[in-house]
Amino acid sequence: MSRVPPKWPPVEVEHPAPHPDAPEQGTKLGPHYAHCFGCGDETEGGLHLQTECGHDATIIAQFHVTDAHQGAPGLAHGGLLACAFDEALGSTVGQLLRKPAVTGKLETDFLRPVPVGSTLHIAGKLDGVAGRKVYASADGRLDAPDGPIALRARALFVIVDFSHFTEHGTADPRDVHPDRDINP
Ligand SMILES: CCCCCCCCCCCCCC(=O)SCCNC(=O)CCNC(=O)[C@H](O)C(C)(C)COP(=O)(O)OP(=O)(O)OC[C@H]1O[C@@H](n2cnc3c(N)ncnc32)[C@H](O)[C@@H]1OP(=O)(O)O
Repeated sequence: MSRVPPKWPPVEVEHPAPHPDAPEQGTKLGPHYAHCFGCGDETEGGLHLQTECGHDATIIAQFHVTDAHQGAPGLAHGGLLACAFDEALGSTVGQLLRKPAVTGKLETDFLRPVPVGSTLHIAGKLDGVAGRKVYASADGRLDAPDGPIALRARALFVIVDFSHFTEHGTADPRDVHPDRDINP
């Protein structure tokens, strides 16, 4: 089976500079929402991703794989690994562009099994913007920032109005103001 991915990004893109208010390298980023399954600190059994701003406009996320994340005995569930990448890539887009966006498409290549007890080091970057479409990708390395690559992911995020979260979800419309026009 060929593992050569199709052209990425699939369309002509611009390469935007990070937003002036994007966090500086080394900044630890807390959860964007306490009940988020990916990063929230009030979700028992959630992924509890820890993110920080890396060098060269990257967002670095760490996912500690526990017994709660198993698919096969002793191995991480693939869907949860994809979820970790969704979260890390969403954070990459949101933190660097400071615009509300949702996942339109997520592709994940699983290259190595990820054992319980390991830590996945995910490095996300922006690959370009075309109108409301934002392309981002990430590598996930086992147990060290320079460890072997276990997963790769590519995603399309679509920039939305904040009303996406108030009309379709339960976000509080009072959260909408010029400094908070980002994902709830
Ligand atoms: C401090 C800062 C903190 C921030 C931290 C934040 C962290 C957040 C972390 C959270 C992480 C977790 C994140 C989550 O879990 S987000 C939750 C999971 N995602 C969703 O629920 C999204 C559901 N989908 C929708 O709501 C709509 O379909 C959207 C909004 C995506 C688009 O509907 P809309 O009617 O608005 O727009 P459109 O249909 O004209 O599309 C627009 C353009 O996009 C292109 N397109 C769309 N889909 C696809 C596709 N599949 N493949 C290829 N292309 C696609 C489309 O062709 C068009 O292109 P063009 O015609 O313009 O060329």
